[in-house]
Amino acid sequence: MIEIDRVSQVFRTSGRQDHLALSEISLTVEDGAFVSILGPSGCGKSTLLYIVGGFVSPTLGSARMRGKAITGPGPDRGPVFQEFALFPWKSVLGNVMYGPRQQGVKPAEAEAQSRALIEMVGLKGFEHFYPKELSGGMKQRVALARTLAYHPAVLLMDEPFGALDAHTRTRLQNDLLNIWERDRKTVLFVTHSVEEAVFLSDKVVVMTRSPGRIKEVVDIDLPRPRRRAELLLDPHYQKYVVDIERMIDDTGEDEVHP
Ligand SMILES: Nc1ncnc2c1ncn2[C@@H]1O[C@H](COP(=O)(O)OP(=O)(O)OP(=O)(O)O)[C@@H](O)[C@H]1O
Repeated sequence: MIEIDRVSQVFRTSGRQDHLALSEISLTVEDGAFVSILGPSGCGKSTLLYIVGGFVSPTLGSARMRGKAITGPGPDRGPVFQEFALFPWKSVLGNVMYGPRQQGVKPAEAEAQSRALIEMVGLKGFEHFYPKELSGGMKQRVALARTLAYHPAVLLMDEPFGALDAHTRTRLQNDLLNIWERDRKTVLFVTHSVEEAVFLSDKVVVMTRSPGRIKEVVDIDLPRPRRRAELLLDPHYQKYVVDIERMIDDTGEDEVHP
């Protein structure tokens, strides 16, 4: 589905030197796979997601989707980023309906689809609330429903649950997994949480410190459907978490140049 081929990214900065954020990243993401990206702060995880989203074009190398070069954003790749805030002037329903309406879906049909998605993300009854009337977790649910509403083949999720309390985060992880197990969309998911990555993913990509390189790609060979309470007691799950934590601790000296 996605091929990232020797991608390097250099940023112009206001300091003296250009900054090498990503160095020679190659990664293949198969159709329907759930792939998480983990690594120290500043290693280029978001940049990589932005490149796949088409919001940043790589300095060197290429990113392709279904064999076609990614040259800009497109409805086949749905971002669920903190920066892409909800429209504050639209209700939950209005936010979710926006994509299908833009795609030319008739209002009644767009509304029916959107209501179903709102129910799916657990917000039935909140259709006419506005973003400022929702909690952080609820806004994240709306953001997910809004992205799902235009049926992207790939979901790009940049720390979508990072700002949430532990309880809400766990609930949203479970919900995302249920939705994913139903839909099997391709997901690229950036997180700082090793447990979250192992719980959700088929593959975990561990990156090195800046400049970001791929240190290791770990196949998470745990059966699905996954149930959190069972996994937490599963020694295989625990071993993945410990091994990956060790890999991250061991990502080498900080090579960030001023
Ligand atoms: N637009 C930009 N201009 C200049 N430098 C940038 C830009 N975007 C990112 N960088 C630099 O690229 C590096 C990677 O940033 P990025 O946000 O991708 O890291 P990250 O791994 O997602 O970090 P975190 O885990 O802290 O969110 C950082 O050193 C950052 O300063």
